[in-house]
Formats: sequence, structure tokens, C-alpha cells
Amino acid sequence: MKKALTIAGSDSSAGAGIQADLKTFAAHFVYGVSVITSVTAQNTKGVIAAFDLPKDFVKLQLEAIFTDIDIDAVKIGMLSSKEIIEVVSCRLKYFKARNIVLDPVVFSKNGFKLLKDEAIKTLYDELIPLCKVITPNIPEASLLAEMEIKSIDDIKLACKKILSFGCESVLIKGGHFDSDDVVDILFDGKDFYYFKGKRINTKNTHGTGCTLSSAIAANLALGYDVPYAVEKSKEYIQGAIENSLNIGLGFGPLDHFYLFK
Ligand SMILES: Nc1ncnc2c1ncn2[C@@H]1O[C@H](COP(=O)(O)OP(=O)(O)OP(=O)(O)O)[C@@H](O)[C@H]1O
Ligand SMILES: Cc1ncc(CO)c(N)n1
Repeated sequence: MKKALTIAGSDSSAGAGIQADLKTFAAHFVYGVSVITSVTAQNTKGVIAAFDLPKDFVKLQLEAIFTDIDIDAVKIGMLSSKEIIEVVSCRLKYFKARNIVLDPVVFSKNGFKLLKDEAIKTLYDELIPLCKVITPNIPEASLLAEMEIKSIDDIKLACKKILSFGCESVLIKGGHFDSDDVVDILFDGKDFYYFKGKRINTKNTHGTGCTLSSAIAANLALGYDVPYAVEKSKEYIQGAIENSLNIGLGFGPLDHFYLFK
């Protein structure tokens, strides 16, 4: 059985973070393991608070996994601080981790900061160069590329700028654009690939970013190349949003297991 690791924060309402990632791995029949960076008190209405684990304890979890299990792919989500990014980058390099997918989570849907401002430089310098794919949404891409993004041409330019930080490919997600189709654009330094979905009119979109990036990691673990892993993951997220669940008072979670019903 293929094995994937998620390095991310815990979401007590289980719509995003570690919990969404493990459900996504399971739905792809990939064995999922986790390294927790931070514990959030969170529900469908938003993040209330976050408690970061000490960096040495993040390191211990990484060592526990990599000295025992041969990991086929890694998904990285909420990292919170510069110290945690440093320890994660250093251990991933040391253990020669492969198929690394980074969702550079900066804000939650209710605007809670999941990455401190001073940590962004460390993300460029230490972590992005190790990644096979990074998956920013429009506000995150805008922050990383230091430019406004208002059109498809802006997205393409932002892809080029982000790729120059040393990752193998970048997927900018179009969920935050106001259009009927939701288009995600992948750039691998050579070609642009367009992944189009119909916009679903629902408020239940908690954890879409986490779920997409962990589906990409699961598909890389299964041996697919990046464009096909993204294509399959886009189909999966479209169905998971279409079948999303009316749980809680705010943004409900996705149905990770809609394919089995
Ligand atoms: N309403 C929608 N209908 C169809 N697809 C959507 C919708 N919203 C988001 N998506 C898709 O979901 C995936 C995640 O995109 P999104 O831009 O929402 O990420 P995100 O902002 O990082 O998510 P999160 O809020 O969980 O951090 C993308 O493939 C995007 O195209
Ligand atoms: C723990 C966690 N990671 C990521 C996100 C972004 O969706 C969230 N809301 N919570």
C-alpha cells in the first residue's frame, strides 16, 4: 500500500487541516500518517485560536515517521511559524522526502492568520525549493509573487514569479475569482495547464484547499505525474464540493467519501 504524510494543523471541526487530509488519503486508498504543527480551536464559523507545538516536538514526530515508514508523498499545510518551517525543511532534506506538495496556508476563511508575517521569507528560502508542487489560492499567490492578481494573465505572471523561488511546479487555484467557471492554472516552467470546473453555489467549502492538496499528494504517491495527479484531484474536489455536508452553522465540510455512496 502507498503511504502519504500530512504535516499540518489540527482542525477540531475536521473540515480542514490534518483531519481533512487523512480522510482524503483514505478515500484514495493511500495509508495516511500525520505530523501535527499546531492545534486550532475551530468550527465551521472559523478559527478561534491556535496553539503551536514546540518545534522540537514537531521534529520528534518527523523522526518517528521517517525512521520507520517509507513515505511516497508529503502534503504540507499550516506551518504557523518560522521555527516550524525551519525544522520541517531541515528534516525533509535530511530524510530525502519525495513528492512534496505545499499548500502555503496563510489565512483561514474567517481571516485568522495561520502563518506569521515574519515566516514568509523562510518559506521562500528553505521550503519552496524542496517542493514538487505548490498550491496557493489567489490571495496567497498575490502575497508570494508580490503583485495584484485580477486576470488570467496576472495568474500566469504570478506562476512564473513563484516558480523562480525554486519549486518544480505551481498550481494557482481560482476559487476566489468571481466567475462561473473555476479555473486552476498549473505551470511547470514549460507549459501552462488549465483545469476547469463549474462553480458550485454552496457555502459548504470548508477545507477545499487542504483537500485538493492532499488529493494531489495521494495521486503522486500512487505514481501519477503532476498534470494527471492535478486533473484527478480537480475531479475529486468538484464531486466533494457538489456533495458537501450541511454540518454546523457556518461553512460546512466536504464529503470526502461521496464516491463510495
Ligand atoms: N464554489 C466552488 N465551486 C467549484 N470549485 C471550487 C469552488 N470553490 C473552490 N473550488 C475549487 O476548490 C479547490 C480549492 O480552491 P480554493 O481557491 O477554495 O482554495 P483555498 O482558498 O486554499 O481553500 P481554503 O479556504 O480551504 O484555504 C480548487 O480546485 C478550486 O477551483
Ligand atoms: C488547521 C487548518 N489548516 C488549514 C486551514 C485552511 O483551510 C484551516 N482552516 N485550518
